[in-house]
Amino acid sequence: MIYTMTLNPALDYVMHPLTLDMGFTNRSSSEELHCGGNGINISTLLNELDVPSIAMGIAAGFTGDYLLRRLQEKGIASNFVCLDRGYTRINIKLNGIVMTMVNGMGPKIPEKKVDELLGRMDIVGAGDTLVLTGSIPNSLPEDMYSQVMRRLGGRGIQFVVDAPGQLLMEALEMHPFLIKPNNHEVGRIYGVNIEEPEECMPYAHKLQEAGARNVIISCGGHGSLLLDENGAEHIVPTAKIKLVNATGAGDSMVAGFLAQVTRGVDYETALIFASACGTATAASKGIAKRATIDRVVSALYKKMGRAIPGTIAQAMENNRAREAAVAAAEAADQGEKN
Ligand SMILES: O=P(O)(O)OC[C@@]1(O)O[C@H](CO)[C@@H](O)[C@@H]1O
Repeated sequence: MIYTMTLNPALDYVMHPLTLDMGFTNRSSSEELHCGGNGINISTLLNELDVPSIAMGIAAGFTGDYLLRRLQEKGIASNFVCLDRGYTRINIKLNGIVMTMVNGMGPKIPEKKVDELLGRMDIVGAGDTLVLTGSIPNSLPEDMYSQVMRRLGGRGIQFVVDAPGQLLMEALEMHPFLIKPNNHEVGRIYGVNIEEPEECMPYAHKLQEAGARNVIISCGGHGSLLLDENGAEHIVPTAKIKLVNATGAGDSMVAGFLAQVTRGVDYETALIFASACGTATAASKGIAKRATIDRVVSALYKKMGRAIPGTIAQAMENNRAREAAVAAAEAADQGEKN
């Protein structure tokens, strides 16, 4: 089972402002509300790919209630500790000419609730994957991820860590199965300015030497790289799309990679699929739907001049057939109503 942990989930309120003039009232042309927080985004995409996961974390107040209800409605299993005070944050994403984000701080989390969550995490066991990702609310210790990993270490759990700076570096000594920083985060860690996957590869080696087993570094529109645990280097370009909203694109990459690796697919194919998932989310309102992912997978393989591998092509075919059956059933239903 894949478990995702979101200590500071959010409702992502995406606005499309027509202007962004500081000190004035600006108007938005449309708005959307999505369940967010990195782990929740990963569970959402896994669910879209029919890969079961359990989303764990801490929720609070009316926004937390809404978030948990939406997860349930989508069929995403969850196991959240609920706080008696405060509310799950609402993160503002201003999707104008330049994307601007204002992320909330999140509720204050009392120690007994942290202990309750740690206790619940004991369900994670041998053969499971635990994804630790996203910011840590101020009221939690900075080494929270390492604490969790030390507590659960030695049980045969695969850890995935997607966290910035010190949080990531501290986690490396526990030899996470996968880390996925982006080029900017890696640049900040090593004090360099790196854009292209080729420029990032030496730093992937450093991160692997420091303890990570598989290292993915995403480089936005420049593509992404994987230095796998066998020492093989893989670089994948990005399919061209019209950018809609990049929120959750990195999380979608993690989900896509895990979905394929869980099914026993080789690392290079998993990276290509991961890249397609990230790009598909960047081309979507919210986390990508399967049909968009499939379109991007086709475009990416075409760009790379390669044939889509059999297992992925078969899954795409099954999905097309399923969607056609749903559309036919809906049309028949509509016909009966008329
Ligand atoms: O404030 P954090 O925890 O660093 O980031 C939270 C967040 O920006 O990340 C997700 C996208 O990765 C969004 O769903 C969410 O709003």
